[in-house]
Amino acid sequence: MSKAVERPRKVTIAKLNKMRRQNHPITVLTAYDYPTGLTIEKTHHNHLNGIDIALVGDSLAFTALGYSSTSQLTLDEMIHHCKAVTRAATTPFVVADMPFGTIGVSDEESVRAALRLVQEGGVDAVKIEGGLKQAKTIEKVVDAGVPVIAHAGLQPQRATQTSGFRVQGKTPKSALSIVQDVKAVEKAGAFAILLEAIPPNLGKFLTEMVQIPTIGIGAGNSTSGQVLVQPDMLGSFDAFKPKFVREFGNVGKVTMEALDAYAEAVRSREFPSIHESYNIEDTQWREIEEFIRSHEN
Ligand SMILES: Nc1nc(=O)c2c([nH]1)NC[C@@H]1CN(c3ccc(C(=O)N[C@@H](CCC(=O)O)C(=O)O)cc3)CN21
Ligand SMILES: CC(C)C(=O)C(=O)O
Ligand SMILES: [Mg+2]
Repeated sequence: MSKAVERPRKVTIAKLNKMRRQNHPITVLTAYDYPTGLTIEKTHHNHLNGIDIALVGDSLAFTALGYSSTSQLTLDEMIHHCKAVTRAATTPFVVADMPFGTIGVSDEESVRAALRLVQEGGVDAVKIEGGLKQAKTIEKVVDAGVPVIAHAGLQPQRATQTSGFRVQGKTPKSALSIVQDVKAVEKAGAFAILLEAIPPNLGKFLTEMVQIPTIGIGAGNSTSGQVLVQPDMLGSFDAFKPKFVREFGNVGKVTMEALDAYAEAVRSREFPSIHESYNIEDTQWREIEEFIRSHEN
């Protein structure tokens, strides 16, 4: 008897909470389009434990669109990318960054933007950079039915205000303000918290302080999970390199070698070979050529 092929089960918030409770690290990578969504989807088909969350990060401003800042990315552009990712990534939990400008004008605008990301973009949840000051907005978005991951520590959308991408929580005052941010967003109903660029001790302290999963990037190895930017860990983005990036492969090098080899093969007429061509017998070609010539003019 043949057994139906089992499709991997869609990742849920309940599963993520269970992973935190059982101390099984949660895996997160960014995805920006159909192919990068598909690589994450395929991790579920190739083995039992795939990448749990696909994050459509506003880092796509750099990695997919070539902007010089995430502040340039619009909500419409973000939705366009979410649509592509969610066509491919049907098993992981998919989260979209709320782009710069969708938080801070009014809660009504934030809720509308979050709903568009869900209804048009097809994502499961949104991520909001902020803490104490954004807690009320987070609460409104959650009340509207959209799950929220809060993002504390280094907040890249504030890079201009903070004069660059700076490690956070290195002084008692800075660490305390992150503690207060994390407490506020948990109380506001965030289902998880992303912690970026803080000392590992503080990452551990915050993880033990809350009841919800923490996802770290440059926050040490005690958080409930880890996230990296997919092109960073693939070695295919090299405009800048934060300390927390590990290259698990060098796709950038492999890609450039392939492009150079293609150009060389074309120039030397070694490509395409006979095996890459739609061949016919010489006799058949003579017949065709004779026919064409007799019908010319
Ligand atoms: N490709 C990419 N990877 C990312 O991780 C990323 C993005 N883009 N875009 C949005 C934000 C920006 N991020 C960044 C960017 C740079 C640093 C960085 O260079 N940090 C310094 C710390 C400097 C200090 O000591 O304060 C470092 O050396 O790591 C950190 C986070 C994280 N995010
Ligand atoms: C770096 C991660 C956490 C992010 O927010 C992004 O990719 O935009
Ligand atoms: Mg982001």
